[in-house]
Amino acid sequence: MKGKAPASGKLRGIAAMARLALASDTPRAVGAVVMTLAISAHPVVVALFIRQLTDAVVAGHADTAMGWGLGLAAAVASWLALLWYTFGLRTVLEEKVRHAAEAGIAAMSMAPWSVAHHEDPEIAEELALIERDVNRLAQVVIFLLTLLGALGQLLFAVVVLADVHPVLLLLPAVGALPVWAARRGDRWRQRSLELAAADENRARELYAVACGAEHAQELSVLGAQAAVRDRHRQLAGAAQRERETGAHRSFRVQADATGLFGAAYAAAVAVAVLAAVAGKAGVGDVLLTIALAAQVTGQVTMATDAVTQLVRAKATADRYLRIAALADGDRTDGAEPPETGDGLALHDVTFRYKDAARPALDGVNLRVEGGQTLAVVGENGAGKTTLAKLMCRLYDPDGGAVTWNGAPLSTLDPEAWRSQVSAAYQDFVRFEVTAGHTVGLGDLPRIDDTGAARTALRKADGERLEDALPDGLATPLGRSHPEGTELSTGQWQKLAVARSMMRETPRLLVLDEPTASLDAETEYRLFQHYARASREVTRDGRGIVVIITHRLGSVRFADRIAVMERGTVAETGTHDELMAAGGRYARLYRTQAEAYRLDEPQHAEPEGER
Ligand SMILES: Nc1ncnc2c1ncn2[C@@H]1O[C@H](COP(=O)(O)OP(=O)(O)OP(=O)(O)O)[C@@H](O)[C@H]1O
Repeated sequence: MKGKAPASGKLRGIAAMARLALASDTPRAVGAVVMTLAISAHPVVVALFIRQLTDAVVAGHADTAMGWGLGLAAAVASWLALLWYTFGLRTVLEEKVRHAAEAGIAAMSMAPWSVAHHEDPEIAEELALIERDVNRLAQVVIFLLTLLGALGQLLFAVVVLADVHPVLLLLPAVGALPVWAARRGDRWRQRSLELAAADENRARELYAVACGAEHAQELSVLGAQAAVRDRHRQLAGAAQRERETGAHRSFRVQADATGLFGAAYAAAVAVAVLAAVAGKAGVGDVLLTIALAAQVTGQVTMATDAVTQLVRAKATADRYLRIAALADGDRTDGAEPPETGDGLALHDVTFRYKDAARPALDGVNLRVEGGQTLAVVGENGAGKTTLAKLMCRLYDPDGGAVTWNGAPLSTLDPEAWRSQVSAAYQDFVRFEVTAGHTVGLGDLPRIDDTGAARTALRKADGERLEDALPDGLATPLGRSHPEGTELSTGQWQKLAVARSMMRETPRLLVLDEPTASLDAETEYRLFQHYARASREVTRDGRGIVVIITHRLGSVRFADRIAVMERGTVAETGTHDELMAAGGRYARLYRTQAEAYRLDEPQHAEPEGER
């Protein structure tokens, strides 16, 4: 992800959620819309039945009245059933949208071809917020359906009322008054609470001082009780008056607005009665007006509540769209990695982490031919891991290029490139699945291949680990499983290394400080395995192995050694060349030799290994 995308259009986020609902379950989404509209017609249908029933009773048509009565009962019964069906439908739909949104967020989070977005505070915050508010995304669909239902009810009611008398069309406008007043009143009340908060807090503190036994002695010596009491009374009174003012204003505006709606309601009924008296409407119309007009303000409330909720959810929906746009922006259809060429090369590569004071890599030039093993050594913070991450294309360089057989990594199909890379990083992940799957994840198509996992474990010097697990490779690992077995850091690291050994012939195998948590004996054996693994990967003259380590004695077998210093490559060569040059490598090697006795046989290159 390259940076923050522009804010989306007004309703694009909401529309995207509606599309997500349609895509995640089209029949249910369409069904929910149809049923919501059917339910919204219900109050009008009931009112119409009541009108017909009343008119039939007034006209003395008992049979017709009976028919309308039965129709009314059927309408109510079907409405109740429909309500439950719709409720069930909405619940399932909401659940599906939540899953689709979660899957979308996870995919967006992983989609970019670099991991830089996780280190961009703005994008990381967007991702964190959207993960937290994912429920709100699913609720957008429910709010939309609620709004549709409320507007449908309102529309049906107004059309029928207008048929009684056109002036009744004004009723929704008056019905909106109590809704407006409730919101306005709420704002005033909130405002008064905020204004009163400072006085109230101070009054509370003084109350604690006045009542606290620990203060009593000092207050009486100072003779300050009366002053504290008066000040408390003053502040509490001021806060109380502020709250009262807000509450009064709030109640008054709501009472006025509700009174106005009451008057409008009475006027609407009077209009219907007058029309009936004038013979332009029936008694049924009067009852219909009484039933429908009273509901108008409730429908307006429902609609405005749904709009309020949608406005709140809009921020999350917009965020979802922004992240999706960023992930899409990074998607590239690249070429397949070339099979032959000059291997892996860095051309004047510069890279700086976001907001870092200095570049982690500064003009790095390096080339490793197919079939070679490169060891990268250097002090902490020299840029070794960063170099490895750029080789795997977890980041793109800010300047220069990383090429594979002549093609810049940025032009390759990222998935095709990643499928040819295996890596074990310092900051390895503890995948809490079964031990077999933890290893098998290194080559997804063979995740269930226990034989392959066992071979990979052997390459990582981990055969004994399998025996130590209660169910061998089938043992669930970690605390997230009720029956999970917890491992030591070193054991987890062995599994991570084994994971990197799952692919049999990766084009690039990166082993970054893979022994940090291992004991000395295991480390020694592991490096022997690395020597073997290196030969397997590089045997056909195409694969490349990059080993990053602080243990210089362990990588003497490497074809090339690069010594990094403050983001640059200070020296390169074979062990012998670098020792002969007597530079930084030679000094480091000698220092370590003294500390670790590197030249002793057990740390030398394994017999007959090369
Ligand atoms: N994610 C990051 N965000 C910002 N700066 C980083 C990040 N990772 C590394 N750096 C900085 O980049 C520089 C190079 O770090 P890098 O991890 O590549 O060094 P290293 O040689 O692998 O060190 P070590 O031997 O300690 O693992 C350091 O100054 C480090 O502080």
